[in-house]
Amino acid sequence: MPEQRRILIVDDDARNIKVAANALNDTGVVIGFAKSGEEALNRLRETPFDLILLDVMMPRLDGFQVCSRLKEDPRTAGIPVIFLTARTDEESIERAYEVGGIDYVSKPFRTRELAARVRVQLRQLDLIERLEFLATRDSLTGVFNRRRFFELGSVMLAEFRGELVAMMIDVDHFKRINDAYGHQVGDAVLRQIASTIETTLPQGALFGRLGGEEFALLVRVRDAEEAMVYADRLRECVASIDLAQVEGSGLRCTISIGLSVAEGDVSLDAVLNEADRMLYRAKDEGRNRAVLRG
Ligand SMILES: Nc1nc2c(ncn2[C@@H]2O[C@H](COP(=O)(O)OP(=O)(O)OP(=O)(O)O)[C@@H](O)[C@H]2O)c(=O)[nH]1
Repeated sequence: MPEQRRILIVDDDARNIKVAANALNDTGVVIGFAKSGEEALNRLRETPFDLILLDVMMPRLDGFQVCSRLKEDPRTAGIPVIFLTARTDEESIERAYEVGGIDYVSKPFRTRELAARVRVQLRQLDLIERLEFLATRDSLTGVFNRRRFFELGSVMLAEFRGELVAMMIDVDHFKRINDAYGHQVGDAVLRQIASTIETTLPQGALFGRLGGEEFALLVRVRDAEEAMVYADRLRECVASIDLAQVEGSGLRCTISIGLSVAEGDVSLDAVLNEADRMLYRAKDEGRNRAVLRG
C-alpha cells in the first residue's frame, strides 16, 4: 500500500486555501499549507511534499519566484507545481510554464476540474516512481543496482570521506549451489542473502548488488575495528540463515568480505577495487571470513 500523497497549497489568502483543500477532499491526499512564498520554501526544506498548488500573486516572493527557486534546488526540483491563479493573461500562463510549472488553473476554478488535474499529476508521479524503481534496482533482489550504487556512493564518499568503509561481499562456492540445486534455488538464495544483509544495515549505509553473486556496501564507521566487528556479524548472520524454506535440505551458505577504509582523496572505484583485492585474499585464506586492508 503506497504512502498517502502530500500536497502543499500555497496562497496568501486563507479562504483560497480552504476552497482548494475542500476541492481535494475526495482525492485521499494529505494537505499542508503555507501562506507566503517564504513559508512554502521553509516547509519544503523540512517536510517532503509530492505536489504543490501555487498562487502567483503574493507579497514579497511571488509564485513565479518561488517556483524558480524550487527548480534550482535539486532536493525540490522534482516536485510538480500546478499554478492556481486569478491571472489569465497569456503572458502569465507562458511564464508559469517557463519557470517550471506543470499545469495552470485559473481562479475561480471548478472544483472537480482541479481534483481531476491533481489526479492526473499523481498518476504521473506513480509512473515516474515505478520507472525510477526499475532503473535503479536490481530486478532479482530489489536492492540498488550497480549504476545507482555508484551514483549514491560517490555522493556519500564526498560527504563522509575518511569515515567510510567499503565492503565487497561474495557468496562462497555459489556455483556449487546452482549446480546442485538449480538456478532457481540459486536465485532464491541470492534474494535471501540480500534481504538478510539489508536487515543488518546500520543507519545511512548503502548496499547494492554489483552483479552475479557479488554485493557491495558502504558504511560509516568510527574506525577499522568497528568495521571488522560489523563485517563479522554480517558473515555470521548469513551463515546462520536457515535456507530450509528455499531448499528444505539443510542448505547453508557463507560469504567472504573484503574491506577497505576510504582514506585521503581515494575515488569510489579505487576503494572498491581495494576491497575487492581483500575479498580475493579472504577467498584464498579459506572463505567465510572478512579481510581488512592494512
Ligand atoms: N542463480 C544465479 N546464479 C548466478 C547469478 N549470477 C551469477 N550466478 C552464478 O554464480 C556463479 C559464480 O561462480 P564462481 O564465480 O565460480 O564463484 P563461486 O562458485 O561462488 O566460488 P567462489 O567465489 O570462489 O567462492 C556462477 O555459477 C554463475 O552462473 C544469478 O543471478 N542467479
